[in-house]
Amino acid sequence: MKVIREPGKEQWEEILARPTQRFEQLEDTVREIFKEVQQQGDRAVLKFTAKFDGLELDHMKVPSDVIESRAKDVPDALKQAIELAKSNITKFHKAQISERVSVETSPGVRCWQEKRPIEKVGLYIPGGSAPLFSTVLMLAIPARIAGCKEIILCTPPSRDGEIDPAICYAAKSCGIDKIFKVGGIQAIAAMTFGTETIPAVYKIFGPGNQYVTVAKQWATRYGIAIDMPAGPSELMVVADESADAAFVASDLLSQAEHGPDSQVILVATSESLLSSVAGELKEQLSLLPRKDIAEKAISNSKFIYVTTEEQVAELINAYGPEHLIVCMEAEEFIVNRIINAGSVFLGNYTPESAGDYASGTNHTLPTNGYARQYSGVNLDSFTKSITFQKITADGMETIGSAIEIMAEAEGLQAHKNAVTLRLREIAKNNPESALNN
Ligand SMILES: NC(=O)c1ccc[n+]([C@@H]2O[C@H](COP(=O)([O-])OP(=O)(O)OC[C@H]3O[C@@H](n4cnc5c(N)ncnc54)[C@H](O)[C@@H]3O)[C@@H](O)[C@H]2O)c1
Ligand SMILES: N[C@H](CO)Cc1c[nH]c[nH+]1
Ligand SMILES: [Zn+2]
Repeated sequence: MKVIREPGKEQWEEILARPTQRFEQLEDTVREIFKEVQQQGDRAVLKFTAKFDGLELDHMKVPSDVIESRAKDVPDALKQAIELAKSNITKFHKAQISERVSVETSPGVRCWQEKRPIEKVGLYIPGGSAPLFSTVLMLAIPARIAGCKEIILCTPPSRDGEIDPAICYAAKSCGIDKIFKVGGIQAIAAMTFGTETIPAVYKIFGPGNQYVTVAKQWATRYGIAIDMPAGPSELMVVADESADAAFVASDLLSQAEHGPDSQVILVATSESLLSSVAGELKEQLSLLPRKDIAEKAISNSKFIYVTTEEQVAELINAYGPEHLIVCMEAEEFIVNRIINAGSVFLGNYTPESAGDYASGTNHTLPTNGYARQYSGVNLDSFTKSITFQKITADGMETIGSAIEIMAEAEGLQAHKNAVTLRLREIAKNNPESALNN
């Protein structure tokens, strides 16, 4: 853990850098795997599963009876927890359903906008280092509410070549029955091109490691939409004396344990808080089962001391964290200045883990500074907005001449004609029309 005190602008590059490999460093691997999957379909997918997951599989589709029977292995307490999370995530995402927007922009000219589901979507559920069954809820629930017709799910097989029971339970509970045992770049390539077994989709969703994230970005070259780059987890905590050092350390470790390339940052306006958190971190880290992973992530991480709340806000927006926890008396001051962040957690009793699992917000969020231009997954991620318009003869009389003048000015005679013909017809049918003057 590096400590940086009162950083000058020359140190910002170091503060803002992420520990993940850059797109260009992974591009060659991704290109090669995409090419083989495009040309050889299932054969290539199985080959790369053997290479990267160490498993020689002979099929990838998980049969419905296997999903059913593995789901039964989930302990009752976990099933109940998943159902509680599902209920909150459903409530929050249903509340995002928006009414159609309809406006009469000029008399007789009605324009409106309606949402329609994306028909075919692919959900990627991470499973390399831990089977993230909570991600099934985060993606499948909004996909269902939006009304997506074909929903498929890809996730890496576990060591026994099967799918984790809790992933099966969460999928079944959300009505998803097309599950494929495939992870990494090969899963994203399969959903991009389609193979004999895995259908192609229109949009790919879900978080993953740096390979998955670059593969999703690569998929966009083939016309596939993605939710956003949602790579290795990040957390920025901004805190003052009012923060609880043990809570802050536990939050930092919660994201550090995701992977060695996770990054956690503490920005504090109190030197004494920084040293208490450092002590707590050491103590709590030593007790974690995933201590080795968290330790590596912590070594990539930073403690930053600043003196003013303005500097805190500036750092938040420059870094654009995936998750931001604010434990400061000046909470409102900070909140009003946040522009770049994926999801924000306020106060001492709002751990980031709440959003990861059960409060209701979505945990699929932009990393690596992409919070500057992307939102996290939400209901609209699964829909498209279509605009409609209906114009009456009166409406055409009102705006027709403006269209004619603009079309002529752009040198597009056929555009103008489409209006002129109608205006002539309107004038003929209505001798009173101002068009006859
Ligand atoms: N941003 C978000 O919203 C969010 C949410 C949840 C999790 N995450 C992140 O998702 C990640 C999950 O990562 P994971 O690794 O556990 O699971 P994963 O499913 O993302 O990746 C596992 C796959 O990576 C592939 N792979 C491994 N090593 C490779 C290599 N050298 N070359 C090519 N492919 C390789 C394998 O095929 C494997 O199946 C973590 O970094 C976590 O922090 C992010
Ligand atoms: N923190 C992750 C998003 O970066 C989501 C997650 C799932 N399970 C636990 N955590
Ligand atoms: Zn997490």
